[in-house]
Amino acid sequence: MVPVVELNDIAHVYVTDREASLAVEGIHLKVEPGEFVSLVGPSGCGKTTILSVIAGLLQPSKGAAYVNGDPIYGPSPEVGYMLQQDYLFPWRTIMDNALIGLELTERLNPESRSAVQNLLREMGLGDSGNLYPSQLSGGMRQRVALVRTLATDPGLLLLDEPFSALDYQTKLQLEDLIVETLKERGKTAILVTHDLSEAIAMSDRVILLNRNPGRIHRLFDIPENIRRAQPFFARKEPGFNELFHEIWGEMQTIGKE
Ligand SMILES: Nc1ncnc2c1ncn2[C@@H]1O[C@H](COP(=O)(O)OP(=O)(O)OP(=O)(O)O)[C@@H](O)[C@H]1O
Repeated sequence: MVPVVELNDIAHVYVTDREASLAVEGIHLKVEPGEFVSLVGPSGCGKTTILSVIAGLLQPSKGAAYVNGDPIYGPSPEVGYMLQQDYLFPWRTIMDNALIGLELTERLNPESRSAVQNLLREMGLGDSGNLYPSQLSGGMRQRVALVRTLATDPGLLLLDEPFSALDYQTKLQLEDLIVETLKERGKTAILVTHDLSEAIAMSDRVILLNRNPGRIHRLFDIPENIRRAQPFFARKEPGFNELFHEIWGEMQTIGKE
């Protein structure tokens, strides 16, 4: 099976007027279809840099990067990107915000519009289509951002700290909703998060990066019982706390390096 993402020996140097700094180096990664993978590690270890390479927003200084077996040359409709901020347009209704990707890719038609209406309904936003973003809570807005991302039906979703601006309860609810929605549709996902418990609860695999420069420190396969549970209940599964402490312990050693 062709991996959805393949990174071969990726390195990236950011060059500014004053200096060149090596952000990541020697990154090898394969993400298989339907897999949910999280990237965790200390601030500055290169999580967003890696996502930007996969999103086609950043050309790496070294190495080869592929999505579905094709070299990445730029942003692709196969890849959806969801960020910490929802970036909804305040002057457009919820429905019109959700449709924007379809409009831009010239795929808006009665069928795709009706699919978006169904997605809004699934996300509990069926009655909100005519409202404006300012009339919605943060959690509702992030659900609209998820609908907007899914509307164009990308096979791969990149999730860059999508819950970090939300209150704890909303964040737990959205974790469950996102995992369920993506699994149902067979999507592949890469999540960047600072919340280790979230990473373990949502993922099939957690990738711990170290820094200066960012490299893959260790990969953790999440045990079956935790993977099968909804993220909220996964935290109560046998083995969850032990795994949390194991990864946490490794993170502390990285922090001291
Ligand atoms: N545009 C840029 N110009 C120069 N250096 C950059 C740029 N973007 C990132 N860096 C540097 O590259 C390294 C990796 O940054 P990156 O944002 O990918 O890390 P991160 O793990 O996502 O960080 P955080 O967890 O704080 O969001 C850091 O040292 C950062 O300062």
